[in-house]
Amino acid sequence: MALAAARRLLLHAGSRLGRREAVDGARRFANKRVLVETEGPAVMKLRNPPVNSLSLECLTEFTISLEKLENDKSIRGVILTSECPGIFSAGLDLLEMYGRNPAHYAEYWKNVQELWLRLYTSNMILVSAINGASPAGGCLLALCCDYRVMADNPKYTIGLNESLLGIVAPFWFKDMYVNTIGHREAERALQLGTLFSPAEALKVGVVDEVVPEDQVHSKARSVMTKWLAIPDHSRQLTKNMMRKATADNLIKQREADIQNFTSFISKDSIQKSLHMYLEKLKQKKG
Ligand SMILES: CCCCCCCCCCCCC/C=C/C(=O)SCCNC(=O)CCNC(=O)[C@H](O)C(C)(C)COP(=O)(O)OP(=O)(O)OC[C@H]1O[C@@H](n2cnc3c(N)ncnc32)[C@H](O)[C@@H]1OP(=O)(O)O
Repeated sequence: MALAAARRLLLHAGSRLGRREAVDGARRFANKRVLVETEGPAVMKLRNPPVNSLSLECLTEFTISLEKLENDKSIRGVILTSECPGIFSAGLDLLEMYGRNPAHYAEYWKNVQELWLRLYTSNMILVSAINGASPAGGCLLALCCDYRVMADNPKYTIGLNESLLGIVAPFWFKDMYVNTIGHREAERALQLGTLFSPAEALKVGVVDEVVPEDQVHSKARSVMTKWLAIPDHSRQLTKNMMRKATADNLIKQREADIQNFTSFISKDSIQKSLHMYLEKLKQKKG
């Protein structure tokens, strides 16, 4: 209930802000964690420092921004990128999955599902400009896009690394991975929790193109121009044909998936694994 109210408030605030900036001629709208520019090809920038983790608030703002763009018939495509230097997204927020209660886990997972379904089945053309590290849920965001351009920086890695955290990628993460890189590569990468360098990601098909870091945005724009030249109705029907079965697979068992997540993440052994992983992240600094 509280979240629904927050969502209504954010939507309202978002549209007020959008109107005000449009009057200023700025053609953009923003909430705290997501900035959307609609001048030229629309660009959605995640800005949830330090690492663009997908907290509940961030997921909510992301979903609302996407909804606003979907409702604007003049917007046919969106470039998804990050404002945090060196990080595309660190994925799901570990602090939403650690040390909370089952009701919180259920609420969080519902919102993860919601964002995924919206992104994966969007009628808009989605191009990701991957300008930093993109593990797990970060990779998931990129995989939802129709085309992925990644910056050529060996420090940036991408992949579904859940198994390294002692957790398991849910079936719909797995399905999308299989759809993108094929069964054998997905099976190996999921078990090993592989984080691919840009060159490896290109080779295996996790990304479509790797370009010098200073060209990642211009390349994403030129890709968008090419895709915008395709008639919307035929491209959308084709996209739907390719993705519907995967999305439907989750839609028909959303509640069960929430229950599975909640009971899995609540287990002592899983909480212990997450604790150890968080400690490892802390120690890396020291
Ligand atoms: C029968 C089977 C049943 C199965 C049922 C299945 C049910 C489903 C199971 C659960 C599925 C969950 C799916 C999970 C998906 C995810 O996305 S999990 C998140 C995975 N993410 C990561 O592993 C990334 C971890 N982070 C990093 O590797 C690095 O932080 C970085 C992104 C490469 C950036 O490095 P750097 O710039 O050096 O920054 P840091 O110093 O490491 O980090 C800064 C602070 O940010 C904190 N942080 C980092 N990542 C996260 C995160 N994902 N969530 C929350 N917080 C994060 C980090 O701890 C630092 O914090 P401080 O120390 O407080 O500053």
